Amino acid sequence: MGKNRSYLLRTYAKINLCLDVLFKRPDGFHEIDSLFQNVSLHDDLEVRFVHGQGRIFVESNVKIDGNILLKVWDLIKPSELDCYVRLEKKIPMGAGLGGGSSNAGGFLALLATHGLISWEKATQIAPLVGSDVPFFLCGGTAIVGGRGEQLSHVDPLLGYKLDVIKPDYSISTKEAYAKLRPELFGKAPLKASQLYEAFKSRDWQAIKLGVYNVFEYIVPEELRQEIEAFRKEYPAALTGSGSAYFVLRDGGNYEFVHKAWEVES
Ligand SMILES: C[C@](O)(CO)[C@H](O)COP(=O)(O)OP(=O)(O)OC[C@H]1O[C@@H](n2ccc(N)nc2=O)[C@H](O)[C@@H]1O
Ligand SMILES: Nc1ncnc2c1ncn2[C@@H]1O[C@H](COP(=O)(O)OP(=O)(O)OP(=O)(O)O)[C@@H](O)[C@H]1O
Repeated sequence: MGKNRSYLLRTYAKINLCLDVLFKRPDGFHEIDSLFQNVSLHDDLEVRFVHGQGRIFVESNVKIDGNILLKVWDLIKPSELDCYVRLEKKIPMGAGLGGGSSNAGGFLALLATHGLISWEKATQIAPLVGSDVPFFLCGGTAIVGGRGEQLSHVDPLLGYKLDVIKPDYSISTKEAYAKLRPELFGKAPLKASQLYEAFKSRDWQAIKLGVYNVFEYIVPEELRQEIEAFRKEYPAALTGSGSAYFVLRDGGNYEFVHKAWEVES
């Protein structure tokens, strides 16, 4: 890692093309079966490293208490460098789009790519920061299990466009999981691997059947009906634990992308 180096880091949002919860684990987390997909909605970070004493300074265009980047830095603590970050948030927060997880994963990948930490260390740290963070170390398209740390990266799905709609309230992921009742577990029409094959073969009927999110059973009824209305014509579902949802259709404002981050130095 060069001592005084500046980087432009772009980190992409994710959607869950399907998200099923299979059971509650002994550790209190839930076993998921999900197809993760990065999309072109993104945040931009200017990251500068200077000779220093292990401090990090983050400024952002939106107020964020307890920025996840501080959590990442605390797990690394390089004694001879200071880090300055200017964060331009465009991914709606608390929306199920993985905005914070994406910033964290991209930041870890930048640190590994530029020699401050090993990739092995980045892979060890990611799940400690958040369940979605391991996906964002590489990103693109992945079949995800476990808490979110069991990743099967697959050939990227490209050529799909979507709209992302963010109702004006956010949902706590913790509270959403706590509301899930066991009778809702394992009800997805297709497994994530089957839905992936449907996207690969552009089987629109199977895609419409398999695009699913268990959290739609516990969000406010008006939001569920809003999504159902789109689902009459397009594949549509909540992403993450919400409150954002996506509608897959030509002419959408965003598109699938094959990576979670990119860096210009
Ligand atoms: C809903 C998803 O976004 C789907 O991609 C993820 O499962 C959640 O990922 P995340 O926001 O990074 O979640 P974390 O910040 O790690 O966890 C927040 C809280 O959600 C619950 N949680 C999270 C992930 C998981 N597989 N099971 C859980 O029960 C736990 O109570 C946890 O304390
Ligand atoms: N860099 C960051 N970007 C966005 N949120 C952050 C960041 N750092 C900390 N947070 C906090 O994390 C919370 C969740 O943010 P995030 O955007 O990751 O939610 P999300 O889109 O629901 O993610 P996920 O899909 O992983 O649940 C935010 O409400 C915010 O308070």
